[in-house]
Amino acid sequence: MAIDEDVESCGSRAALSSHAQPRHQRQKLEVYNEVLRRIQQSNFEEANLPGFDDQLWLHFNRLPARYALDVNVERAEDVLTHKRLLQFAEDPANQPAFEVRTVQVYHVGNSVDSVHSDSSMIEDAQSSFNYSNRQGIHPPPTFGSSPNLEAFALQENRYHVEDGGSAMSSTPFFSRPMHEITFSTVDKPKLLSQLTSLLAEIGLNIQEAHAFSTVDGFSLDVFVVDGWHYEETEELKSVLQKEISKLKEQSWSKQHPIAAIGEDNQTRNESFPDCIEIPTDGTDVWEIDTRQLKFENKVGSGSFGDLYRGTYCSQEVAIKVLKPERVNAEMLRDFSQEVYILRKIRHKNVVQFIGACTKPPNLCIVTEFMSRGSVYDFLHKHRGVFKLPSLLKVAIDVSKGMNYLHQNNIIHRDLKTANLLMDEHEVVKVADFGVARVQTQSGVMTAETGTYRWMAPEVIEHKPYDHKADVFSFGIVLWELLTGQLPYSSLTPLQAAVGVVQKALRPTIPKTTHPRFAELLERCWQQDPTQRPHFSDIVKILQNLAKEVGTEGEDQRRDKSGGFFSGLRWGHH
Ligand SMILES: Nc1ncnc2c1ncn2[C@@H]1O[C@H](COP(=O)(O)OP(=O)(O)OP(=O)(O)O)[C@@H](O)[C@H]1O
Repeated sequence: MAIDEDVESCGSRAALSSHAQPRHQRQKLEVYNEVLRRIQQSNFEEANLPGFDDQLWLHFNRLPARYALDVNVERAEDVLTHKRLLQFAEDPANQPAFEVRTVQVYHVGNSVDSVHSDSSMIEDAQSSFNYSNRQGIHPPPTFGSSPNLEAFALQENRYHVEDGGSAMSSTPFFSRPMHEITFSTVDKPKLLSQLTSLLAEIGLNIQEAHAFSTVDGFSLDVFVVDGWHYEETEELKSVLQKEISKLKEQSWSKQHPIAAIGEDNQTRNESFPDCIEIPTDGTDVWEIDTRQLKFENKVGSGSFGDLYRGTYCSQEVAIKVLKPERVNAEMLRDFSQEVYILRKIRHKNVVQFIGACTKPPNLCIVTEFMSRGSVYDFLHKHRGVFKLPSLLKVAIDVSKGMNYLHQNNIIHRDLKTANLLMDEHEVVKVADFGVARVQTQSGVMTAETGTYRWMAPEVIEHKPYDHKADVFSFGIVLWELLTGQLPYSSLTPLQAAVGVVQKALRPTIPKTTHPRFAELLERCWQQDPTQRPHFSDIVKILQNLAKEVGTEGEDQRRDKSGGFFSGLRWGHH
């Protein structure tokens, strides 16, 4: 039977005893047997649990073969500690799990140098390098037989040691207490550098390090350190615990950037991922169960269906129900396109999508309810008028919403005052994505949409167009806000369209208009789309103008009772 070095099961122990197995496999079995014997002899409670020997064998097999080869069998209880730590670390709340103990570290050395360099160093020159014969104050490190320790000893001292154990036995040995810290956590890139910097942070010097990864993604890292008084093990434990909690908090803040504002970036640990993975249960969070919707009054009708006021989970909502007779393959495609766009949209100046019912023929789109109705109704049904400061506030709201849509490659294509809605706080938001489309990469869009009076010439002419078509429409909206009139009111929509395309017809700007506002209108409705400004520029121009004409701060406006439309009834609901 072929046995994988690190994953063979408990049942493989018999097979391993065969001499046909590789040497390190046999050694692993020998170490396991010796550790088990010592644990049983020492009467450790765990050893009496049923199946303990199998679990211990599993422990050896979770770890690479060198773990068994390096571990000091005289320190069988350390193997139990490793097993316990690995188990403890399975709960993320305990990561990293750690253990600290004092160890007696032996090394060859110049007695004068050594004693003088550290007063805690205890000369032990009489003892041999065999741990069992030595009467050190503390037990040796778990991986005391490691070649690293010997190399460390050789490097530290000027004695020339010719040949391993025999030469060393005649060499003076010195010992001193240090701490052994063992960590266990989920294995991840840069974990070692994270742990070593944690140890350095609290002033410890690493004298030895042993790192192991388990086959199931955990780590076991053992450090022998100095730099902390050997009698103060409990203090070291609590400082380590504090440092670990600090690291965890920083990791949490990094994953929750809002909480991280104001933190010193340099104290963050580099090894955390750039972006956390959000778990998904595979359901579409925006799918609304129709049974949860309560319909109230009908607010209006559009070309694709009726709009109702209603509630969804006690929240006031607008429910656009698509007419079943209008549901066909093309309409379903448009509908899914609309949901595709809406679900990603989140901006204060864009009507908030809440969810959709997508089970034909019951198709509906649920959005926040805009209690104060449309700007169109305000101007043309209620004969409302905007003074310049409030006009600028509405214009800034709309241009911010449009800027957001364009930043997300969305062209509205039907921007007009009927699609600008106001909520109870007098915030104006862009609505009705019934015909909005994600811009194709080529930028070519051919479908005829919108209403002629607000439509850019290139759209009327069925030419390819881009986001600048919305800027043209916005220019017409600004004029409408300024004058309170319907654009080209003396013309039919078709006559207006012909005039716009063939005669570069534009609404007449009143002579009394603020010159910079008039200039903005003209730039927005330029025949050549490339000459029209971007919404990001429009926002700035309008904000500067608002400052100049002494517009109240936006927040003040929200708080004012009656708002800036006082004296006029706003809304139709
Ligand atoms: N979220 C909303 N909250 C409140 N009223 C809304 C909301 N959305 C639309 N309305 C109002 O409901 C009515 C119908 O709107 P709808 O978007 O269905 O059609 P339309 O925009 O008038 O026409 P079309 O869809 O053909 O362009 C309009 O009076 C509009 O102002």
